[in-house]
This record gives sequence, structure tokens and C-alpha cells, in this order.
Amino acid sequence: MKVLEKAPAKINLSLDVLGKRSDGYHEVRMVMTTIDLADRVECSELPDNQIILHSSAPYVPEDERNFAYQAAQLIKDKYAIQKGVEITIQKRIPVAAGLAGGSSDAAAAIRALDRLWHLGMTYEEMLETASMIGSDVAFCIKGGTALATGRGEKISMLPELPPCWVVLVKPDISVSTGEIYKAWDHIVATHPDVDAMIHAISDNDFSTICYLLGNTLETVTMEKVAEIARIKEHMRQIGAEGILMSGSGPTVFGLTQYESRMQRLLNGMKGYCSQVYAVRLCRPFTLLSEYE
Ligand SMILES: C[C@@](CO)(OP(=O)(O)O)[C@H](O)COP(=O)(O)OP(=O)(O)OC[C@H]1O[C@@H](n2ccc(N)nc2=O)[C@H](O)[C@@H]1O
Ligand SMILES: Nc1ncnc2c1ncn2[C@@H]1O[C@H](COP(=O)(O)OP(=O)(O)O)[C@@H](O)[C@H]1O
Repeated sequence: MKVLEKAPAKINLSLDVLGKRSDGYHEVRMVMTTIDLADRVECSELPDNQIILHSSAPYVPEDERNFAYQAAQLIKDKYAIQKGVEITIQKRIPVAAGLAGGSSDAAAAIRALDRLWHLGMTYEEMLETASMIGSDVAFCIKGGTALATGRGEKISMLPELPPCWVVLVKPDISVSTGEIYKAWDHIVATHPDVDAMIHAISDNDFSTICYLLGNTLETVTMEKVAEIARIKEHMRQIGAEGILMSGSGPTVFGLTQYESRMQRLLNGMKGYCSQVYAVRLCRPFTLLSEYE
């Protein structure tokens, strides 16, 4: 038997850091949403007790360092599964981009293995496994639009965003999430208004959502990657209604409700950067346990 799951990328609409915790992580408050730029994760049962993983992208580990591999190992241990699995990941999400590609692959593997091995996992059980892999994996279990708190693993679902286009521009450079958080400790931070963003989403108010976009990590990454400021300025000139860096970066996204403006952004930014995508938003997943 084979099970296929889509693994969509996320963007952060509002990302605030409240401070450093005693466990080394940072306490965050962030509003995130999934977008229709997605990897594909396929899980096929193997008769013998092993995990094999293939990825279509270079530089993505295919052993226990891969987050989807870790998901399979954790589930096999927790549910005492004596069978194996072959995981094939077709990567479309740029790697180390602030788009949570690896986290979403892990979440997709959890959903896929729940179906493959008929485990009947509840959402809470999936969240528990997700949190053992990485901070962003819990959000990726259901996707959609949500508030994430704690180190990112506590999820409260929010209403869906008004429909819009998301244009993504990924500079040809990668940053380390850990280093960006560490550098944040030494800056005078600006704090986005996360509560106002939640209200704007509840009001379905697209222009206020655009106005309130904010990411406290942006200043840090911008100091390291000068191109981010240039991309933002270029997108502003073309006419994106809201512009922000996602996560720890370096990907910048622009929002627009107009197809003509999306086309202008896509064409304008393609001449400027090699990795440019225009996508829609994604609805949250309905989990198998929620059908019952
Ligand atoms: C910044 C965000 C925003 O959504 O996304 P990305 O830029 O990675 O997409 C996340 O907080 C990233 O989450 P994730 O990528 O899962 O991070 P993890 O693997 O858990 O942690 C990587 C490293 O980042 C730091 N870290 C992460 C999360 C957090 N709340 N505080 C931290 O200080 C820690 O140093 C940790 O060792
Ligand atoms: N399935 C995966 N896809 C991509 N990267 C992965 C995966 N599993 C583990 N990784 C590791 O995680 C690192 C961060 O990848 P990614 O999740 O794409 O970053 P970000 O959260 O910044 O978007 C990569 O450099 C890679 O070594």
C-alpha cells in the first residue's frame, strides 16, 4: 500500500519573540498560514523493519537527520510497529528558506503513516510527536491559519484569510534559524502587534492584514542579507499590498488580491531573482480522526 500527502510551505504574517527561555529556545507569538507551494511525501510499506528515504533535492539529508525520517522513527517506536516504510520526498519548497519545508515534510509523514498503519492518531497525539521533531512541525500538522505560541508548538486555529496571491522571492543564500534567534538577543527589537493581526483576520480585513505584517527577526536577517531590503523595495515599487520576510528568512513574500498585480510582481521579480513563485493560500487539513 502507498499513501501520498501534500506538504505545504508556511509564511509568518506576524512573528514576535517575547524573550529567551531557560531551555535555550525563544518564547514566540506568531500568526502563520500555509500556502500552495508544496512538497509531496509518499510512504510505501516495506515488509522488513527499516526506514528508507529518498529526496528529489540535493543537500537534503536522506538519513535520520531528515525530519520525515525522524517522524517515522518516532511513530514506529511509539506504536511498536514491526514493519518498515519507504519515504519518497519530492521537494518543491526551497530549503532553509524560512518556509518550513522540512517541518512540513515531517508533518506530512505523520499524517501519511497514521493512514498507512491505521493508527487512528488524534490531533493531540500528532502534535505530541510533531513537537519532538522541531518547533514548526506542530503547526504543519493541520496548516491553515493559526496562532503559534510557546516555542511554536502550541497551536490555536484562526479563521481563514481573505483570498489573495502570495508572491515569494528567495535570495540565493541560506541562513541558520538558530543563529538568527541568537543574534536577536543582542538587538533592540521591534514588536509587531500580533493581537491586532488576529483581529484583522477575524474581521476578514485584507488591507489591515497587509498594514500589520511584521516580523521581529527581519531586522536581524536583513543585517546579514542586504538583498532582502532591495527585494522589499522592488516589490513595493511594483505594487504589492503587503510585504514581509518569512520566519528567519531569507524568503520575502508579497501579498496582493489582484491577478494583474500578481503577474506584474512575478515578471518584475523574475528578472531580479532566480527563485520566484506566485501561489494561493491553503485550507487546513482534515485529519482522518476528524472524519469519525
Ligand atoms: C523562525 C521560524 C518561525 O516560524 O521558522 P523558520 O525560519 O525556521 O521557517 C521558527 O520559529 C523556527 O522553527 P524550527 O525551524 O522548527 O526550529 P527548530 O528546529 O525547533 O530550532 C532550530 C533552532 O532555532 C532556535 N529556536 C527555534 C525556535 C524557537 N522558538 N526558539 C529558538 O531559539 C534554537 O536555537 C533551535 O536550536
Ligand atoms: N525533509 C527535509 N527537507 C528539507 N530540509 C530538511 C529536511 N529534513 C531535514 N532538513 C534539514 O533542515 C534544514 C532546514 O530546512 P528547512 O526546513 O527547509 O528550513 P526552514 O525552516 O528555514 O524553511 C536543512 O538545511 C536540512 O539540513
